[in-house]
Amino acid sequence: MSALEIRDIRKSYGSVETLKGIDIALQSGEFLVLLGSSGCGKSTLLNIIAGLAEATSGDVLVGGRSILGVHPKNRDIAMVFQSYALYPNLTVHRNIGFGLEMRGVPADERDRAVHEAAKLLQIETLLDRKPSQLSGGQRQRVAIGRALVRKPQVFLFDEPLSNLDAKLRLEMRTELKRLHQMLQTTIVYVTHDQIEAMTLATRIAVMRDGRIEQLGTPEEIYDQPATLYVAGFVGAPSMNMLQAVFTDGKLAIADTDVRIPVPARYRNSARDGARVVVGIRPEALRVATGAATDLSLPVEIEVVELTGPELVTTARIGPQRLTACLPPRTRLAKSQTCSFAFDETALRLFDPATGKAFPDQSSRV
Ligand SMILES: Nc1ncnc2c1ncn2[C@@H]1O[C@H](COP(=O)(O)OP(=O)(O)OP(=O)(O)O)[C@@H](O)[C@H]1O
Repeated sequence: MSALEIRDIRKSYGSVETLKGIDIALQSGEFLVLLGSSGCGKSTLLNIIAGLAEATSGDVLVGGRSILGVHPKNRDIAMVFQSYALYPNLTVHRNIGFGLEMRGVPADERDRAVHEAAKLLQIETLLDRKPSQLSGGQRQRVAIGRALVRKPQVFLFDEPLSNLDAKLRLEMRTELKRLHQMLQTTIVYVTHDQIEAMTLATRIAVMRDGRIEQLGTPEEIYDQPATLYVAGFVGAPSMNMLQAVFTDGKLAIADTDVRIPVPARYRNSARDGARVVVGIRPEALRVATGAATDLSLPVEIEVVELTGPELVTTARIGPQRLTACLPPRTRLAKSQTCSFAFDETALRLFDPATGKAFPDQSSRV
């Protein structure tokens, strides 16, 4: 039985359909990240699970039981908001224990639960302070503590790190991962930050315009993007996408004389004359040393940027651009010509007409 099941959830505001049929089933202990750009419906879906918004149709089940008719307080779900939503005039101790206090949990039991959560979150020394005497990261820990003490079946997080500065965000990300590994709770987490999604999730649902574009493990989403949208959204710098045409069993890169072989696993998709988008991740490119081969692309270097761990290099192939993430000591200068080599397995082919990845036949061979 799924810990959380979302069945064909739809939501309309007036005549506008914001969620267009969402289906997800989560096993206990999964960390699902809802990833997508602003306005795609992530928060709406989270709010429906929490009971803060009503679905137009569909169902949500926790532990096999429908919860849509259940009051938010009784759903056995705890939500952590971006804004923390702490009570300013209560101490950290009372903020964390507030939900238990409201449910009439005796003071000594409450106290034990609060200390246990505070210890996990390393905020035991802050229990007598008020929220105004805390940093952003500490406030976020209190908000998480308040959710933890309720020991819910499902945790919901709505962009919990977006108010923190970059360094703290990284720290809290690691902290959340540690907590999840330790407690093995079921989590649904909303973000538009793809690094957060890649590092935290056991599965990612990439959302677009009220639909799930792809649902998969971080590795699947990164290595086998189902659509051009997912390929472009996940990864920074994003996947290179070269316009090309299937020509005599080759990929003819548009507006150049360059032809590269169609990888064997895509041969069944190659219809002579059809347009194709060739996807290749920047880190899959390297500067070719010997003579050019049919697994390399002749380029002219345009911009070279040293980020520290890598040299991010933008180059031109005909009128199109390619980005390569190269080792930092690579010697390259503007206007230099060279070849970027790659392995055949690094190529991903997409149909520009549908935006979908061509089927990869390697698994059927
Ligand atoms: N109460 C409402 N009335 C009308 N439209 C709404 C309401 N709430 C949300 N919407 C619309 O529904 C769409 C999805 O909103 P939602 O907040 O779920 O997106 P999101 O993916 O969480 O975006 P963000 O990352 O900006 O929070 C948006 O177009 C939004 O304008």
